[in-house]
Amino acid sequence: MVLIPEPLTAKAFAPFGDVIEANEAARSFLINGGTTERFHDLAVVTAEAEGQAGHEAARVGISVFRGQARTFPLTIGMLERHPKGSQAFMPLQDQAYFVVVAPQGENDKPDLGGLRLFYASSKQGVNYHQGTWHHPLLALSDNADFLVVDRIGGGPNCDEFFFPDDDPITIDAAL
Ligand SMILES: NC(=O)N[C@@H](O)C(=O)O
Ligand code: NI
Repeated sequence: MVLIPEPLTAKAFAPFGDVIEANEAARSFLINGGTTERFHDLAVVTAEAEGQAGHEAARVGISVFRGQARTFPLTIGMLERHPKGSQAFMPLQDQAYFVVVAPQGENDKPDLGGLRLFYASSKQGVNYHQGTWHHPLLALSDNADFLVVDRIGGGPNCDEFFFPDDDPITIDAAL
């Protein structure tokens, strides 16, 4: 199956999470004596508080992911989800990237028939809601830095699902 990229919009991505974008659709207001515009409450960050013994207490943290460009055509073989918290990615440079998500299917697995490939511009971040099936970062340029906000500590928080070999899922080109 070849995935066809679609533009990332808040409406299309709503079943999976939030689009973080300072645009006219966002609620914004002036602060700091009119010197700053606040694009308010663009994404919902969640992190379950309870952790597992032997792990640092669960909390929300900020990291930077430095991705390297994927090569195409690209065959993807898995999806993951974070059952205990959301995960947000915001480009820190002028780089577009791909986002792959899928709805929850039966038997606690992703519904591969509902796979979606989004083309995210350098002005758009994504926030995967808690438990959303997604592919790990798909950078389209080398040394692509992303600010990441997600749950830190508290024990394991990443379920993986590997695709059956009989139906390769590919992305043909980086556009
Ligand atoms: N493993 C890790 O922290 N990264 C993934 O969660 C990802 O979505 O890129
Ligand atoms: Ni992830």
